[in-house]
Amino acid sequence: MKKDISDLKIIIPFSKGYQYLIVISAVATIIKVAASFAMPQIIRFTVDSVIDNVPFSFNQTIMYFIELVGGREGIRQNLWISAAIILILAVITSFSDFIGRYIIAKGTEGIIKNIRNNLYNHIQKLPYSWHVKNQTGDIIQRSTSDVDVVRNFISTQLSEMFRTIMLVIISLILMFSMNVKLTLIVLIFIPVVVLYSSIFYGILSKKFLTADEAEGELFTVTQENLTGVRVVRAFGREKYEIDKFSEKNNKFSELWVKLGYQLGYYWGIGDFVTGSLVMTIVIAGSIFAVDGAITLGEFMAFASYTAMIAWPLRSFGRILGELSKTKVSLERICEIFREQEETDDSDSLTPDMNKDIEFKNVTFRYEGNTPILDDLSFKIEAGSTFAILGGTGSGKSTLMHLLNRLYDLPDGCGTITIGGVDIRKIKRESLRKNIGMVLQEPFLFSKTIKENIGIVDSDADIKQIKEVSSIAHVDDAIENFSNGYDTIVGERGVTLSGGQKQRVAIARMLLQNTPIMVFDDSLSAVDSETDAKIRAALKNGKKSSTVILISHRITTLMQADMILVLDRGKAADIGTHEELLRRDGIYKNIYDVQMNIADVDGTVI
Ligand SMILES: Nc1ncnc2c1ncn2[C@@H]1O[C@H](COP(=O)(O)OP(=O)(O)OP(=O)(O)O)[C@@H](O)[C@H]1O
Repeated sequence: MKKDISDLKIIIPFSKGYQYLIVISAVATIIKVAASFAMPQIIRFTVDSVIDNVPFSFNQTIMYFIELVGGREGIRQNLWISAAIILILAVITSFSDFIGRYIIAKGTEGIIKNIRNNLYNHIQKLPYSWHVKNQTGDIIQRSTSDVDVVRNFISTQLSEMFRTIMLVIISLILMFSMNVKLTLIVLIFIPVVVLYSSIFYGILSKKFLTADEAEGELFTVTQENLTGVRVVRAFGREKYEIDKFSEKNNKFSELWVKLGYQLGYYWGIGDFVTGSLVMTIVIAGSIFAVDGAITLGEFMAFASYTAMIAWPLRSFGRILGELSKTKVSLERICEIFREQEETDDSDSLTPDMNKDIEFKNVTFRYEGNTPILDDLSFKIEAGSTFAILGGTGSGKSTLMHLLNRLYDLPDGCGTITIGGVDIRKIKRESLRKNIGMVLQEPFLFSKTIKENIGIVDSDADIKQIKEVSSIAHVDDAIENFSNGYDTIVGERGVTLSGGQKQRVAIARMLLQNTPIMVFDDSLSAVDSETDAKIRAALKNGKKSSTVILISHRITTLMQADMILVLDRGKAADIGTHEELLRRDGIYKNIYDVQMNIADVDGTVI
């Protein structure tokens, strides 16, 4: 959608509606800096012109107020006036600091919320092929940690950067107005301090990156171990896993100890450099003051300003380092935004799907050169049960990916039509809503079973949910759970057995009641008897739907109206069960093998 977006510019479109908050925060920062800089001027005035006798050098308005309180003598008798002005300035500083921080936090959260929402919406609309190519962990990291880096930059570093620039500009103006030579000494130190902190922070940020990567490795080891807990236990790999974790954990701790050492080194030298700046100003200022080049009050003000800019200057390198870190994170976010969303042509159709499906000369390859499907042609009659039998990797699921438009057939690679309409002309949403799919490893959400089934139809009541569960032969099992249909399915559905999960997914598809239903190896975890019952119930209950059955098990598909035998992407044969048996080809071989095994142990595989 936002194809041309690049790094820092990404913030601009998302800050719409929040820019005024950034401006208010900037104004508050200026007020804060101005008020904090005014304080040393009051001290200077008090020391030079109230306690001592240096002539006033103010404009008429200020002189009017000074005269109002009795001039130099009046203030001398009432020194609390200077104290009160300093107090007022301190209150202004604190209040503007509060407003600045609060407002920038509000603005930042608004911008970040916008980025997150848009990113999530965009990811939802990206093609399936993009999701297959990218690792889930990486996408999550970009949508959370990287967005957090940006948030931290806007809310903290950006305002600190602005504050530091303001501090330096205002202090230099005030210092120049007091003494040019002393200001030039400060000016020599500024690039030294900024350069030192930039170089050191550059070195440190590489170490931070290594520590981040080590944390990622630790995270991966933990995640893999927890996800594969059953395999770990089954193979007695606990000790190996503990050792692996311990090794990564040690590496991570050592890196942080080293970082702590280097940080201490950095801050220590930094303190020395900035301390040297203050010391130089104190020495030079004292000499100038003794020589009468500056007054005592000016000397005090100089020393204050130098101390005030020393710390922010030292942090400036860190801010620059954070800026480059933020640019990296923004680029990672932009990479996602630059991906093209799936879009439909404005004239795309929403035709009736209760029609014949036809694959004509379909040839398809993923990214490699080997065709996964090779010049396939067959027809699935509306309302019929069509089965696809084929070995592992023969392209059965790929056929369904194409039917569902998870991948589009490139031009010149054949066509897939429903009721004569090329599916590339059909609106994706309409197509997918009309094709119900149950996969071999169905995904269930961490919700109740009722919600998992009802997710396809928000109007469905419990009666309808029970009805479809009964057809899918999972009703009894659900009723046996202590909370029945309100049982919450654990993470990735671990509280249900593989077969139960498949049956819940079948119930979900039945409730969706689509004109086309696909069972992609989704009866594999169901025993043969239940498999037969489900198919019988389907045949009786859902006569109008076109059913596509994909299976390795001949008993699952032998009653289909038509069976396609797929062999390495080619149609090896097509016909009814009886026809295929008579032809004595691949189908007959598989049948013989499966039936012989069935004879041996009394069941069919
Ligand atoms: N997204 C993808 N990118 C690249 N290659 C893929 C992709 N999906 C599948 N393949 C490859 O395409 C071939 C066919 O895969 P497909 O999943 O269609 O086979 P299948 O017949 O359904 O296999 P199975 O019965 O084992 O599920 C395989 O060699 C597989 O490695």
